[in-house]
Amino acid sequence: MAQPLVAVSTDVKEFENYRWHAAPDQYLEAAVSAAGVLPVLVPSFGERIDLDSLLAAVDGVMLTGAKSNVDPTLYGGADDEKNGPYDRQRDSTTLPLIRRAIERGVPLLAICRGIQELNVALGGTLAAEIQERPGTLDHRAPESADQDERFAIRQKVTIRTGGCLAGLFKADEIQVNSVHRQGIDRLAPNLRVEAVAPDGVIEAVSVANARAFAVGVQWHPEYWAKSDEPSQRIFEAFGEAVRAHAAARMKAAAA
Ligand SMILES: N[C@@H](CCC(=O)NCCCC(=O)O)C(=O)O
Repeated sequence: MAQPLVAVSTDVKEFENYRWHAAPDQYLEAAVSAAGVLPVLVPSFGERIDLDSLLAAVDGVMLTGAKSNVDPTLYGGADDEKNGPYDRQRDSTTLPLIRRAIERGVPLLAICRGIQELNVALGGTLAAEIQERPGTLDHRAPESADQDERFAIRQKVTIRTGGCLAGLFKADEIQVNSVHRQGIDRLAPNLRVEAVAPDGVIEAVSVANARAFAVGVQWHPEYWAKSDEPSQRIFEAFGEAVRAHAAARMKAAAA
């Protein structure tokens, strides 16, 4: 099979006197090396994107992490700059993209900011600065200029027995990295919890009754996808779903 295409979200950033629609290399590298797919960046052009044309041309969607937070006004929150930075162009692209991909049965892997977008897109809410809540662990990265240190695997998560992730790992507890200060507050109606942290923070979800792989993780499997087995398994499972979607699409086209 030719290398199937996966649409990847982009962050809008200004630097070197330009405005960029960009995605970090770690996600793209994991897509190619661990999932065996070709990532295709989707500019954050919001409603100017014909989602059906895009989703007819790809066999998966991957939402990356980002320092920016989802605009709180999208889930009934206050437009408070203290919980920024925001990336409203990305929000205007990813939230409708998520809903349409799920409707069309296009496999979806949502990472960190991506799981938060997934929850908001389907009607849930987010909590800001969760480390300030009594009893909540600090889920932020350690202060460091070294990305390997920031994305170090250091937190236990418990996998839901019988869930869609349970079959991926050889244990019901895995170790993950953690680089976030927001978290799922009210879970969207059509999402199922697939993993939780020791403090109860939701660490993974799946879309109930999804037509294809539709998973969000709060941690970063892309970062150690070449060396950490649970990370590898998530990308392998996503790649398998993408290839199954591609085969079905080609069969339908040939019919
Ligand atoms: N901004 C959200 C989502 C966190 C996220 O996607 N982190 C990715 C890496 C960001 C970094 O390098 O600091 C939140 O903080 O919850």
